[in-house]
Amino acid sequence: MKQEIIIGTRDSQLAMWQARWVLEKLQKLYPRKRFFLRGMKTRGDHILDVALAKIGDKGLFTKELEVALSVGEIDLAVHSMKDLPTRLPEGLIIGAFCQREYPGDVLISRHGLTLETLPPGARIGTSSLRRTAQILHFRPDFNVTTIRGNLTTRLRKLEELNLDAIILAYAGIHRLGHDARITQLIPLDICLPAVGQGAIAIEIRADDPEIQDLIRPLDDPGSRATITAERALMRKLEGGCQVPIGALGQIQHNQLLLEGAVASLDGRQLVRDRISGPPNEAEQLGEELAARLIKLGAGGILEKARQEFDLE
Ligand SMILES: NCc1[nH]cc(CCC(=O)O)c1CC(=O)O
Repeated sequence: MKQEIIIGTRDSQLAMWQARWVLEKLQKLYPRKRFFLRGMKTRGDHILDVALAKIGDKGLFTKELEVALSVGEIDLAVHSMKDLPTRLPEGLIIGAFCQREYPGDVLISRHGLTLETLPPGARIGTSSLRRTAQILHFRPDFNVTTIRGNLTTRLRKLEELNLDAIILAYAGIHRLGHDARITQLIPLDICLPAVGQGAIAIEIRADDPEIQDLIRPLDDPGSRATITAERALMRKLEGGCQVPIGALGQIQHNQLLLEGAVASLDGRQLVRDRISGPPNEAEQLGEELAARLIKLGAGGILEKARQEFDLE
C-alpha cells in the first residue's frame, strides 16, 4: 500500500484551495498516510490576454496535469469539474465527483444594482460566451466586455476597467471568501450554469484501484448523477468552453431533473428545455435532452456560434 500520495492541481488560488480541501479530507480519513500538494501551470495559465472562446482548446486547464497523472508523477489530479473536457484522455477517469457547491453564477456590481435595476447600456464583464448569451437574452441593452484572468484579477478589473458589474461562479467567490462582494445570486431561470460548475473533480488513472478505493468516500452520488447527465448533454452537443451552453441537473424527489439551454452569442435566439427520469439513467437523459434541444434549433445556433469565432 502506498504511504505517500501526491495530489496535483493548477497553481491558481482557487485550484489550490480546492486541492487543499481534498487533501484535508483525505488526511482525516487516512491519518497514517502522507499527502503532498503539487501545483502546476497549464497552458490556460500562460495565455492570459486572449478570450477563452478564441483559444477554444479542449483541456486548456487540465492537460499538463493529465500528462503528469498518466506517467505517475502525481497520483490524483484535482480540477474544477467545469474545466474538465467531456472526453477524457485514454486511461483516465473521474474517480470522484465531490459534493457540489451552489452551482449558479453571481453578479458583483459596483453600486449594489441587480440585473433588473442596472441602467440601460450598463457595462458588464465576463469571460464566458454562455453568460454573455443568456444575460443578453435577458437584457439586450447591456454592453458585455470580455475579462480574463483568475478570480482576484477579475474582481480588480471591475474597478480598473470602470465596469458596472461582473459575473462569476458563486463557488469560486465563496471558496475564496469573497461572499461579501456578491450583489445578486443570478436566478437559474435567467442563466443556467456551465456543465459541472460548482463541483470539484478528482481525476485518477483507470488502472489504479488503490487510489480509486482511497477517494471513494469523497464521491457524492447525487453530484455524480447530475453532472454525468450534464456532461452527456454537452458531449452530444459537442460543446466546449467555446460555445454558449448552460445545463443544470438536480435531484428532486429521487428523480433527476435536467435543464439545458443553448443561446446565440447576441442572446437573440435561446432554446431551453428540461427532462426528468431516474438518476441511474443520467447518461441517457443527457443525450435525450441534447436531441430535444437540437430539434428546437440548437444545432443551427451552435453552428453559427462556431463560425463567428472562426471568422474573427
Ligand atoms: N472558468 C474558471 C473557473 N473554473 C471554476 C470556477 C469556479 C468554481 C467552480 O465552478 O467550481 C471558475 C471561475 C468562474 O467561472 O467564475
